[in-house]
Amino acid sequence: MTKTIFPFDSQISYEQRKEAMMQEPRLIWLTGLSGSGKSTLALRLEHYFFFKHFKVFILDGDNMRSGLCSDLGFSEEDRKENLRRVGEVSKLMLDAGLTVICAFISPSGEDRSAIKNIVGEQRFIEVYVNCTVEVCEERDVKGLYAKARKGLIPNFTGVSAPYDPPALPDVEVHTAEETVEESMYKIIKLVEPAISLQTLQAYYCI
Ligand SMILES: Nc1ncnc2c1ncn2[C@@H]1O[C@H](COP(=O)(O)OS(=O)(=O)O)[C@@H](OP(=O)(O)O)[C@H]1O
Ligand SMILES: Nc1ncnc2c1ncn2[C@@H]1O[C@H](COP(=O)(O)OP(=O)(O)O)[C@@H](O)[C@H]1O
Repeated sequence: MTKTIFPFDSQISYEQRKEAMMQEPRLIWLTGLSGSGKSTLALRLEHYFFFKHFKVFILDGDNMRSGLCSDLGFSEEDRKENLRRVGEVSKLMLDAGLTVICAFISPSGEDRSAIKNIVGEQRFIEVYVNCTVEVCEERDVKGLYAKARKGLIPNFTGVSAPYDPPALPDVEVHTAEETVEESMYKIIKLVEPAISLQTLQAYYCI
């Protein structure tokens, strides 16, 4: 095949970018059922890191699917393509030096591994937002479970489509048993090992 694509390297090295941004770029990947707590944790983590002077940005399922991925649905192939695009966008953001927080159901272990390969294993932090489908359904934050049970939403994760839990996540939070701050603490600890739960609770004046 004739070569027609010629990617170029920037004159600014990755090391120079990290130094300028004063941080180690990382992707915090939140995976879990709808209603498990991904968006809540992503927003609270972004707020925490932003005011700690991290250069941080969120990518979230509903937002990506309103723009870059608006042509995709929820079949296995469409979810794979959705997550491939998110992986590639995350890679660019990491290469630019950002801390990226992603909140996607990402139900397939194979698709999550593919993202880890795209961005590089050492930059990928997998967070399993663990919550039973019963509790998620009781929460029914967006009223989607009720619609899915009535058969109005096909391929709904946890109801009519599978969720394959991570076997070895970097951290697992149990949102039915923990407060939001307790779950946040477990995640922040991977980035800031010196943080204590008391410090975090004091930060929120709890
Ligand atoms: N069939 C079906 N299954 C699951 N979720 C559905 C579905 N249809 C729409 N929604 C809404 O889409 C949000 C999940 O999009 P994601 O991009 O995170 O999904 S995936 O990672 O590609 O599986 C999800 O957001 P969260 O509730 O925040 O998880 C829903 O609002
Ligand atoms: N420890 C926790 N972490 C995150 N969310 C929690 C926690 N405990 C209770 N919740 C509640 O669970 C719900 C999760 O909803 P949401 O964040 O929209 O889920 P998702 O983005 O996974 O669909 C929110 O109402 C949130 O307040």
